[in-house]
Amino acid sequence: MRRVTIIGSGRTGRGMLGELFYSEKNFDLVFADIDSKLVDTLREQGYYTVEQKNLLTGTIRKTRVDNFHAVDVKRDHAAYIDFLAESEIVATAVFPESFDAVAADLAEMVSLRNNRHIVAPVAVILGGNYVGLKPRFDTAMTALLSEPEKDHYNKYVTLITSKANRKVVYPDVLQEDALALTGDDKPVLQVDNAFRFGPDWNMPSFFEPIDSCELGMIKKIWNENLLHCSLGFMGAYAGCETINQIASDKRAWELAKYAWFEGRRALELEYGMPMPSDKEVRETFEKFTSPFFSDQISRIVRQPIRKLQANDRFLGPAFLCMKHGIVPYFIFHAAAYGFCYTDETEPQSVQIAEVLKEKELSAAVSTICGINENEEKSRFARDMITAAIREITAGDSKPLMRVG
Ligand SMILES: NC(=O)c1ccc[n+]([C@@H]2O[C@H](COP(=O)([O-])OP(=O)(O)OC[C@H]3O[C@@H](n4cnc5c(N)ncnc54)[C@H](O)[C@@H]3O)[C@@H](O)[C@H]2O)c1
Ligand SMILES: O=P(O)(O)OC[C@@H](O)[C@@H](O)[C@H](O)[C@H](O)CO
Repeated sequence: MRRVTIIGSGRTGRGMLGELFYSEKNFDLVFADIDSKLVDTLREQGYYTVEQKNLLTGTIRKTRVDNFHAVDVKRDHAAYIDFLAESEIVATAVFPESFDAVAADLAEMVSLRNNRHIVAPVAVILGGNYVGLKPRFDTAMTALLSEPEKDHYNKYVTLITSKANRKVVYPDVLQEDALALTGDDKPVLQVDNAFRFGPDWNMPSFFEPIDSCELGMIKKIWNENLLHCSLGFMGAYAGCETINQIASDKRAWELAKYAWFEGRRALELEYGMPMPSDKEVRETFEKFTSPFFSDQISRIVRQPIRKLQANDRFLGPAFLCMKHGIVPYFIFHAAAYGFCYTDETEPQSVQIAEVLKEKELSAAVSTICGINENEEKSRFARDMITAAIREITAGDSKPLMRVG
């Protein structure tokens, strides 16, 4: 049996990666997570279900995933590193805040493989909405390796960027299966075409190797995720619970669409990615307003400070727009909504509110977005977002920010 270990067994780890590897039928599946309760439930229950929905027709396909191992990254640490060392494929599905911890575990994997003289190659499929996944993990891992371990790493371990694009959410109706997940029907995982297995290697059928998945990530995050979060921030401000509600609001949809178009125009000028056709715009709208899927605003806008950083979904495309002489007016406007609501259950939203109370508005925007005050374009971004926040909140009875 070929082994795959999935690090991060949440929505994407179970709902996309787990389901896809399970459906291959020839993988021994290991789920690893730091959430002890989740690991215990996976062990006790022994199965979970994944529903894939076509957002346009509502057609459903269900997969029951079972026969897997589950390990706690901390409690079962030795067994976890052992699973990693004996895997043909390792796949990660965690947030950037966990990248360093996961890189440290992967470095331990390299060390154990080196001690055991394991010469079978391993592919580490890196997942997460982050531009620059491979250099980020490579730097963090190599900093922890000794010279002989680096040698092993360079010979046998390949980091592969992947583009997980299935929207995976918890079902909106309570199910008998406590681990059930629902997603849209994305059956393919784009991966960097950089594998170093032999010519007879049996590539998983759902892998779609492409020449630069890092570029693919830019095209995804500065485009699809830009539109998604533009609607998400506006929805959070408007008090909506799901994306369908805010996307059905004509003004919100139009504003988000203009932000999306600004980003797409910059991607067209930089990378030749064409502007969306009328059909793409229509289908995207239909998917966001689909009655068959409840994508929670709280999920879409989770960790808002991460989403407001320089290479993420707003400022990443905004800087690319400026490079090409486009004023990213609607992108800044959409980003500004991220400052205009407070979700008490989201630590980064509470942190934004605290900074807004402590600092003068443009200084708060700089702090939250990590603006480099020495750069003219960064100062322009700060000033545009500041002005947009003022415009959005003008007349609000309870201003979030310090007045004056
Ligand atoms: N849910 C989606 O639709 C979706 C789609 C595409 C990409 N993504 C990306 O996938 C990543 C995970 O998102 P998600 O929605 O699955 O989140 P999630 O919160 O459902 O799952 C993340 C899991 O990682 C675990 N984890 C955190 N630190 C860990 C560590 N050091 N070692 C092992 N496990 C650890 C958490 O306990 C959690 O179970 C993010 O980078 C996200 O941007 C998500
Ligand atoms: O995962 P995040 O928090 O970076 O972003 C939230 C969503 O935009 C994201 O998970 C998408 O649903 C996913 O990227 C699929 O396109």
